[in-house]
Amino acid sequence: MHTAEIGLIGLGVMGSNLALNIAEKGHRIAVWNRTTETTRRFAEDAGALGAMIVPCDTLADLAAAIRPPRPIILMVPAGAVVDEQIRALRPLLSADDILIDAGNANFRDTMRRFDELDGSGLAFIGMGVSGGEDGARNGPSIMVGGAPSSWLRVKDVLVAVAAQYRGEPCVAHLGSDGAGHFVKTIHNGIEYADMQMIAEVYGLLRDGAGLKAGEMARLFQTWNGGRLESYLVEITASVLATEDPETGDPIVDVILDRAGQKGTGRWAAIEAQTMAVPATAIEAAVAARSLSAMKDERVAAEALYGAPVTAFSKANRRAVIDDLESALYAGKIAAYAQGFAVMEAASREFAWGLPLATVARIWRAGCIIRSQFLDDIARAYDEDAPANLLAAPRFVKAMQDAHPALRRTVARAAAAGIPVPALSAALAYFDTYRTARGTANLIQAQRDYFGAHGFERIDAGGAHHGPWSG
Ligand SMILES: NC(=O)C1=CN([C@@H]2O[C@H](COP(=O)(O)OP(=O)(O)OC[C@H]3O[C@@H](n4cnc5c(N)ncnc54)[C@H](OP(=O)(O)O)[C@@H]3O)[C@@H](O)[C@H]2O)C=CC1
Ligand SMILES: O=C(CO)[C@H](O)[C@H](O)COP(=O)(O)O
Repeated sequence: MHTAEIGLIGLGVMGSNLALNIAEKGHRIAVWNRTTETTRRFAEDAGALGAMIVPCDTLADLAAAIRPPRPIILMVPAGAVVDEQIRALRPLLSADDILIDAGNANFRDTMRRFDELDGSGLAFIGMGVSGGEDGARNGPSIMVGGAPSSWLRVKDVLVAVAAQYRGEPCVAHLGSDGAGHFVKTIHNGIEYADMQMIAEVYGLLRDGAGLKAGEMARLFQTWNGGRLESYLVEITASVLATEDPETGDPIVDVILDRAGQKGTGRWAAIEAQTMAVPATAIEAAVAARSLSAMKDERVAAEALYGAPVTAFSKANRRAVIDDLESALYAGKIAAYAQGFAVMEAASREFAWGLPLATVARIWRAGCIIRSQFLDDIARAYDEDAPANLLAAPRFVKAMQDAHPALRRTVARAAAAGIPVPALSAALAYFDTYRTARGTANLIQAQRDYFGAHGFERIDAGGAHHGPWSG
């Protein structure tokens, strides 16, 4: 009894790997899973690490196996399941035990759970974890939200299991209550935009330039050696180089073009809208997944309108392909600028004091959007604390160089009928952001015309009304 230092509930993809990671770092861990057979198999398959694992058949066994005060990680699907698990655990716990929700919770649920547990004596942590199966096993990026005292109690274990970037652990306490899950949500929103823009470039290469999967694989591999170096570009090269064992075709050619989504990207877009922060590349990426899911309608629409695509001319194929690298880079700068602007706004709204340079630092390794580029973002926030990444000196030069290629790419895509919603949104965001005299003067006039909403003048203070006659 009471031999384990920590507990974990939910031995699925993430939980099983995180438990092995924790055990490997020398922390004895008690585990429980709804399906008992999974717990048994997990312990049997753990090999030498089995000595550090206490498999439990019931939640009461789990509570009894952990030394109080108990830290218990929940790694189960977000939503009602987390509430059910908390409800089932509460009678088995004692004061000062810490529940750690490490799933992809909506931060608003996390805030509610903090309120519900307030005064119970139990501590709560909302913890974003990124890195997928491999990250959980070998070092994820970990975003912690909760009381500083709770963080200090679990810090050693989390530092031990987190990814490392040049010797620095990719884990940090980011703020109170929902801060960790909010940052994970925005991580996923950026992940959606990154993936969508890569997919759009793939579409331009496939349908515009007529490249085969193997040729594209080599291109992405080359790009991964430069400023686009990132896990997502690396796995794109690997995916494109992979053959389907059944047909011998590139596997990407036999996969249905209908993307799944579990909610975090949509939440990122919703929260951006709620705070009136433009996150158009993220929104476009979410919408693109939703449109991808409307397969039957798209098939019917193609029959109505004809296949949209005109291939690029062979004459300037090299220049077109070279532009794609810069276009992807420019789009990435705009998308990350949006994600970080959303976090900046949320930090003010919820008084989290989110350390944005630290967020960038803990995303440099372990997580799905890990990249060298995040080191540049960390430096930008360390050096300049910009209102927007597009205003940070180190990105101004990069964007000045890269946006013409993004513009040419979006123009070519539009002319060829190839959809590039996230790249277009990134370009429109950049162009709108850098336009000193926009067109909202007309919007203000229209609002005043139909609703007497008033407007400001460029040459006098105060509120004004127009001399409308209509
Ligand atoms: N997969 C990924 O790449 C990532 C996932 N996440 C998040 O981590 C969490 C876990 O994801 P993942 O490991 O992929 O999911 P899996 O589907 O692989 O595992 C889910 C786990 O939750 C358990 N579970 C499901 N329903 C219930 C229930 N009603 N009561 C008790 N236990 C239940 C399952 O038990 P049983 O064996 O009985 O079904 C299983 O252990 C999710 O919030 C996910 O969004 C976060 C980062 C990355
Ligand atoms: O959190 C993750 C990666 O960071 C999970 O893999 C998540 O499931 C990704 O979101 P979606 O399933 O909506 O693509």
